[in-house]
Formats: sequence, structure tokens, C-alpha cells
Amino acid sequence: MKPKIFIDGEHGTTGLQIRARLADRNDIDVLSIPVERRKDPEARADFLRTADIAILCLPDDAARESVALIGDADTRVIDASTAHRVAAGWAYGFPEMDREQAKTIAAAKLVANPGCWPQGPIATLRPLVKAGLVPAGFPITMNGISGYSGGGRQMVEDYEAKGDGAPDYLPYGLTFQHKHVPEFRLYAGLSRDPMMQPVVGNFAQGMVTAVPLQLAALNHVPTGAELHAAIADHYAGLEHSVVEVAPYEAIERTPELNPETYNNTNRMRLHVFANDKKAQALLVAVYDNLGKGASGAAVQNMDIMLGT
Ligand SMILES: NC(=O)C1=CN([C@@H]2O[C@H](COP(=O)(O)OP(=O)(O)OC[C@H]3O[C@@H](n4cnc5c(N)ncnc54)[C@H](OP(=O)(O)O)[C@@H]3O)[C@@H](O)[C@H]2O)C=CC1
Ligand SMILES: CC(=O)N[C@@H](CCC(=O)OP(=O)(O)O)C(=O)O
Repeated sequence: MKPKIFIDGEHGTTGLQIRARLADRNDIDVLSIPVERRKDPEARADFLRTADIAILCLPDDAARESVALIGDADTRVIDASTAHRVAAGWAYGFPEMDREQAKTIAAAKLVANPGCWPQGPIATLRPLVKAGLVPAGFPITMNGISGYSGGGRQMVEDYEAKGDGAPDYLPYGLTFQHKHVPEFRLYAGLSRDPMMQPVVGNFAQGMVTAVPLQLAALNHVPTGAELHAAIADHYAGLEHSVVEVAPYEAIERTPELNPETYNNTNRMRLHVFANDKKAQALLVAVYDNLGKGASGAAVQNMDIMLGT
């Protein structure tokens, strides 16, 4: 029998993208709730409890409700919301973060899909903290730009209604309490909260994250080549990986950092830039907020859980 997949929230931004990615799959049965019943807890409970894997593409409270509706059923869960990412008993759905993480996801009943923002900084920083090149207590900041689909249906509708009248570049998160800080800190291996400075741009999808490092205060100041080697080693030969590491080179600019470069793919590409004389480095990740940032990652986790 084919595994049954139910996307709770299938009519929203992330859900629609997952549906599209599963449309040609004949190794699974995708169960679909009628749009008019999408918020009816009884109908959702039926679908949730019938499915082998439920993918939750819902606001946090509704995602918690789905888990309660599943109750004691055997349904496995991939939650795309922020609700369970640092919760006990949930596997963090970033298979590339450790050699064993794909195995952990494969065996898990409950998988929390990562937030779009922290994935890039975690992808670059975690190997450096593990290698001891960046101390856990280092004051980390992250900046970046995301397409407006990162804000879900409401933001998509707002930006599309305004068209060219919408701001091209709008910083937000100005109280420094972004909902992604806890998972960023935990899975990057940091011992203090990183500071996030996100920006939303007037384009639909795609993102770039950047972590600038002022390294001069460290006892051992790592070179750019050392930082790059630690990151490249981490991803070399990693199973189930969609993360690539760009060659280390001194370039002043590159079109590869266009946030839309990997749109409609599940790719993430990491770059290290550095000036050793100044003890400065920049860790950059480019990916699609709807790909590796959300829906692509959910499908990647589903495949790992199904062993396909
Ligand atoms: N967009 C992105 O890039 C990313 C999103 N995420 C996360 O994924 C989740 C979904 O986000 P996104 O797809 O952007 O959001 P959307 O607002 O686009 O979609 C959410 C969907 O859930 C439906 N919904 C709302 N409340 C309920 C409920 N109580 N029961 C059932 N359905 C409900 C909505 O219906 P209606 O529209 O009618 O209210 C809508 O169809 C969120 O937790 C988000 O934070 C994670 C990573 C990236
Ligand atoms: C542009 C924009 O507003 N982006 C969203 C992130 C969306 C995301 O990753 O969502 P979850 O963590 O909820 O899954 C934000 O910064 O809140």
C-alpha cells in the first residue's frame, strides 16, 4: 500500500508548494481536504488520523491543535510552523546539520521543519562552532533579504496589491525578538542569542543570509581558507544533502548572491568570503525560502522518513 500523505493547510503558501512538488509522485497517495472544510477540526482530525505522514502548513496555534487532534494515532508529523522547533521529542528537520541527522529524521515520529531564516546561518556556523573556529559565545549577527512569500498568504496579497508601489527593501524584526532566534541559537551551537536583522524585498521568493564575523578579538584568528575548509569538510560526501559549498575565492562581487538564483529548487549554496589581513569574514547562504526554506525541505524530510 502506498503511504498516505495529508497536508494540513494545503491551500496556503507552503501547502500549495508542497502539493505542486508532490503532483507527479505515484509512490504516495496525497489525501486532500475540501477547501471549505479546511478549518473544520472534525474533518481535519479524520484526515490527520488516517494519514501515515501529516505535513502541517499552518499558523503555530493550528499546528499545535493538529498534533492534539492526532492524539494517539500512529500518524507521523512534519510541522512547517515554528511551534515545535526547539520542543523536546521533536527532531529538527535539517538533515545536513550532522552526519547522523538524516538517520534521526528517518526514525522520528515528530519532525519540525526549520524556519527559513535560520537555515543559512546554521548551515555555515554550526560546522565552525563544532570545529572550535568560532566560539559558542561569539557575538553573532545575521542579516539577509527574503522574498515576500516568506510572510505567507497575507503578505503575498499585500505586496501583490501594491505592485511597484510596495517597498523594494524593508528591514523588520526591530525589537530583536524574531521567532527564529531560539532555533538559530540552539542548532548553530551558540551560547547567547544571535542578533537577526531581516529584510523583506519586493520580489516573490528567494533569499540570502549573511553572517559577518569580526575575528580580531579571538586568540586564534581563523583564516578564510580555514573557515571554508571546515564548512566544505562538513558537507563532503554527506548523504541526503542538498547543500553545496562554493569554491573559496577572493572576489569583489558575484551575481551568484542574487536571492532568486535557486528559486523553485531545493538547493542551498554556501559561500565564505574573507580578508585575512583585516581578520574579517562573511558567511553567506543562498536558497529559496519556499524551497529549502520551507516546502522543499518538508518534501526532503518526507522522503527521508519514507526511506525513498
Ligand atoms: N512562507 C514561507 O516561506 C514559510 C512558512 N513557514 C511556516 O509554514 C506555516 C504556513 O505558512 P504559510 O504557508 O506561509 O501561511 P499561509 O497563511 O499562506 O497558509 C496557512 C494556511 O493555513 C490555513 N489555516 C489557518 N488557520 C487554520 C486552522 N485553524 N485550521 C486549518 N487551516 C488553517 C490558512 O487558511 P486561510 O488563508 O483561509 O486563513 C492557509 O490556507 C507557518 O507556520 C509559517 O510560519 C515556514 C517556513 C517558510
Ligand atoms: C518575509 C517574512 O516575513 N518572513 C517570515 C519568516 C517565515 C518563516 O520562516 O516562517 P516560520 O518560521 O513561521 O516557519 C518572518 O520573518 O517572520
